[in-house]
Amino acid sequence: MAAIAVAENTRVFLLDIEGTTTPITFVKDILFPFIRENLEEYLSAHWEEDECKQDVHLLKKQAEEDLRQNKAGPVHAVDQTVHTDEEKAICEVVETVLWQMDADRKSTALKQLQGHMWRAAYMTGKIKGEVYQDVAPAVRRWRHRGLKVFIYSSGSVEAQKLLFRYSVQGNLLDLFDGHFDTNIGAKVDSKSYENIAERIGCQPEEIMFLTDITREAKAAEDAGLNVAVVVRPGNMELTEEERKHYTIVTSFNQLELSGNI
Ligand SMILES: CSCCC(=O)C(=O)COP(=O)(O)O
Ligand SMILES: [Mg+2]
Repeated sequence: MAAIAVAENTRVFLLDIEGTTTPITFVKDILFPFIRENLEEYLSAHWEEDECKQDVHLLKKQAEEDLRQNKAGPVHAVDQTVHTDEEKAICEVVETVLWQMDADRKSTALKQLQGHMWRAAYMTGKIKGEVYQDVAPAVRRWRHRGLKVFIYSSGSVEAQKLLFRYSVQGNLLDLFDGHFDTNIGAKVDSKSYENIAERIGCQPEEIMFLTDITREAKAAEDAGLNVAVVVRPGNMELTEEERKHYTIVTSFNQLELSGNI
């Protein structure tokens, strides 16, 4: 495993979750199926609560925006078993959510609802967040050397915190100085990385961003951040060109801080 020198001016690590700190299989095989299996029951049980009303409101706004932008949306199949207006409304929300999930949309509306649904599952121990073994020791080393470490994921900040708070390795929340989600902007938009640098109070080139997705790496690079693409088992294959262009890491242990940091 070759060591990779981190730029001397680095003050901050910014970490993606899915495919970087956490196996993609945890998200695809545990978190997302949980939503699909419990969606209708969850909406029926929480429909009258303010939090659920806000989630539904955001999802409706997103669906209207998609319509304005001519994006395909769910085709409403008439479910013959539903009778009341509430049942019909729930049916429509279920369709919207499942359609967004099929397309792996990273909309703030979808991610907010998912975070709320996972809360009880984490708190009751039904789900435990998976984190690669090399992550916590490396982050502790970096922080010991005075660097700050932030998370930037499409998952809502609440969902991020649940994953690390209720992880298989115990409560890892204290590893991080803060969290960003799509409220700061989409991960494929370079402006989001400028916003993050501004919010943290550092220059873009003082941030090292680690992600498995090259579109995100490119957006961060365009904003002036240093980036490395993380290759973990099951991550998307990189092209020859991407392999040549990006610094590749398979473990956080490869990242070596210079003596000057
Ligand atoms: C951290 S919550 C679950 C993951 C999730 O919903 C997601 O979209 C992951 O996106 P990432 O930006 O971490 O690749
Ligand atoms: Mg990712």
